[in-house]
Amino acid sequence: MKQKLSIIKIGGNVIEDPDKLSLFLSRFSRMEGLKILVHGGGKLATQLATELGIESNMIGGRRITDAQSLKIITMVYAGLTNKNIVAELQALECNAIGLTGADGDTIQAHKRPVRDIDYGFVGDVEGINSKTISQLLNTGLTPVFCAMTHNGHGQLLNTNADTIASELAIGMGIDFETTLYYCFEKKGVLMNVNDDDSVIKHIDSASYEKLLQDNIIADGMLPKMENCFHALRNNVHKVCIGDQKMLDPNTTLYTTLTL
Ligand SMILES: Nc1ncnc2c1ncn2[C@@H]1O[C@H](COP(=O)(O)OP(=O)(O)O)[C@@H](O)[C@H]1O
Ligand SMILES: CC(=O)N[C@@H](CCC(=O)OP(=O)(O)O)C(=O)O
Repeated sequence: MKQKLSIIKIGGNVIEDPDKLSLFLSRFSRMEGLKILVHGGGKLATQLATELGIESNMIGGRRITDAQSLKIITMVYAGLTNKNIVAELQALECNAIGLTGADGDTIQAHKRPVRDIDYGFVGDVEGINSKTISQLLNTGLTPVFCAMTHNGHGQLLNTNADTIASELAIGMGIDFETTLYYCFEKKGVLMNVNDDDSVIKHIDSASYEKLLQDNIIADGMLPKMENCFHALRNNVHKVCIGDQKMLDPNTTLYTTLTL
């Protein structure tokens, strides 16, 4: 039987708020078993870019990443955000190691080809180095990935954190039974985005189509759900969306997805 591995992606609104982040990290550190954390930090990058007089341009939830933006996101994602998270986890006695996809060649990607839009230095994931990541896990380390990959030719690439999480869950799924958790500020996928208590407890492919038709799913939830179903179609054992309480063993109010 395969060993269990949890991959948890933490959303931007949790990272932004130091109290929420601390609460999340203490929950994460208490989680039993092997685990990997993935974080973005898009909001903080946009904020810093504005302060530096650099405009941020997003299309379909993806950042158009020119050379200037790449410098900022490298400093924010791989630097400030990643290292603060790792330091807080160390204080919680979780032996975390912060990584971009370039570290240990853990996540290879290629620059997204230019079709209608040139996204700049944005990477589409090609492969996960499951052997190296397994070695880290087996030595008792907890990998903390930021939203950056590399192309193997010296170029760092900005890669959406939801996508990194689903690709990690898929890639690690060869050797482990992987569960993917998308942890954000709401209790789950909501029937009414303004009503926090309207959590849809279970979504399958058929009900997903209906939710799309009825415009219940919008904005950042659209690519998140695409990542969920992509993961389920590629042998990820379980996918859940909810707030940080979802990581507590006794919580049942969150969204579970199946094919
Ligand atoms: N049906 C829905 N249920 C929950 N959130 C939704 C829904 N439709 C749209 N959203 C929006 O999607 C956002 C989550 O996407 P995003 O901001 O990309 O997540 P993250 O915080 O993980 O980066 C929510 O903050 C919410 O505004
Ligand atoms: C290519 C691309 O758009 N990358 C994202 C990576 C950060 C991210 O995914 O952050 P959240 O999860 O907090 O949204 C960006 O730069 O905004």
